[in-house]
Amino acid sequence: MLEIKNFSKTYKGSKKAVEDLNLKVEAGDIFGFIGHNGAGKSTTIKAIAGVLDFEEGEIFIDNKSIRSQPVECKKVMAYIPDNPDLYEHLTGIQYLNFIGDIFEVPVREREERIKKYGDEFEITSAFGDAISSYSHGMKQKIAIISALMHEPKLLILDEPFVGLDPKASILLKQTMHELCERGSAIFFSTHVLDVAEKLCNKIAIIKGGRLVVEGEMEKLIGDESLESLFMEVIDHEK
Ligand SMILES: Nc1ncnc2c1ncn2[C@@H]1O[C@H](COP(=O)(O)OP(=O)(O)OP(=O)(O)O)[C@@H](O)[C@H]1O
Repeated sequence: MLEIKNFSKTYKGSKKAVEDLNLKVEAGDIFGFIGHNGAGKSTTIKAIAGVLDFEEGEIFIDNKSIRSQPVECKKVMAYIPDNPDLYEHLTGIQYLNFIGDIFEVPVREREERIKKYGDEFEITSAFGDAISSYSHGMKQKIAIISALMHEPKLLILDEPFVGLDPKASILLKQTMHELCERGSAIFFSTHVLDVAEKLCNKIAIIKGGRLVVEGEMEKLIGDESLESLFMEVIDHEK
């Protein structure tokens, strides 16, 4: 569903932010992308989402290149940045319908999903209010619902649990599981190792722009915890 081949990114006037990164995310995977501050997670995620240009390597989504077929790729994926930038002057429901129009989601499906997720995330009662009046967490919930409107084959999330209240976090995890059970794939970055350990079947650890560990969670951690694996990797790589 997602294949990254020899991806590197250098920002103008800086050293390489990501170097020669390779990884694959299959349908049904919940793939956690872990690393310290400045490791290169957001850079990679933005390149996958098609919002950051890059010169080296290739990124394929559903076997299509994000560089040469960005529209085809964007039709089948959704991206939730760490700080969603929504159209603040719209109400929640106007925004969701706008996204539904862009992705050409049939009205019945759209209404069903808006009702289901709006009720689950307890934001239906605020749908009529302008997004500018929402709290950070409420904006995140609208961003999550908008990402689920077209049932993406690939969902990309950057630090999705930051700012969500405990109930919304639990719901998001359930929703991620449900989406994967229906055959989608999820790739997300996080600093919260406990969440990644419970939620992900696969992980990758990135350090200083280079992938240092990648694979199936069970095989990688064995009887240990993800936290101890992470500390081992970080210490070893010093
Ligand atoms: N727009 C930019 N211009 C120049 N350098 C950048 C830019 N964005 C990121 N970088 C640099 O690229 C490297 C990787 O940053 P990135 O934001 O991808 O890390 P991250 O793993 O997402 O970090 P965090 O966990 O803090 O969000 C860092 O050295 C950062 O300073």
